[in-house]
Amino acid sequence: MLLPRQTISHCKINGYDVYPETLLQVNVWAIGRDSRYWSKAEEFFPERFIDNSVDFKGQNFELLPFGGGRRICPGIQMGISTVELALTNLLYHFNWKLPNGMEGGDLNMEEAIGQSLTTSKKTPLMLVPINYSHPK
Ligand code: HEM
Repeated sequence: MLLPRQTISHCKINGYDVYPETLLQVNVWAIGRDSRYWSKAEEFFPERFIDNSVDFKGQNFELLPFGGGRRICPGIQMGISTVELALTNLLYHFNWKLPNGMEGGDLNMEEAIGQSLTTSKKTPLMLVPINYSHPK
């Protein structure tokens, strides 16, 4: 969910009358899994973003990880930098493999059900790091 919004005037959404000062919850989780906008909507399929012009900075409403409009996340740059820095360090210093002969297709990508600010995996991801020494 995004931060709640309150309407300032009367509007119609999908045929429903929404009156002024109504509190609205925008379910971005559901928008991000809407098969009208996403193929294989329920699948973990990050390749969908290759050569895709859909941006995540609030201009394309089918993908709103940081929200949008006046209440868009003010920490967006810090959030992106933090995630990219951690991920690039992990990929730069290690090769990674799955434990016990597992293949990528064996991973359970289901989400845990429950009230939480963030979505977490039902089955935690376990990986084996292999030290990678860059040639001097
Ligand atoms: C990957 C990291 C992050 C994600 C995915 C994220 C996501 C979000 C989302 C979805 C919202 C609601 C926006 C809306 O309703 O339109 C939000 C709001 C907010 N975020 Fe973030 N955020 C992240 C990192 C950060 C960081 C690093 C900070 C601060 C250092 C931050 C501070 C805030 C604040 C203060 C709000 C409330 C803004 C308001 O009340 O108008 N966020 N964030």
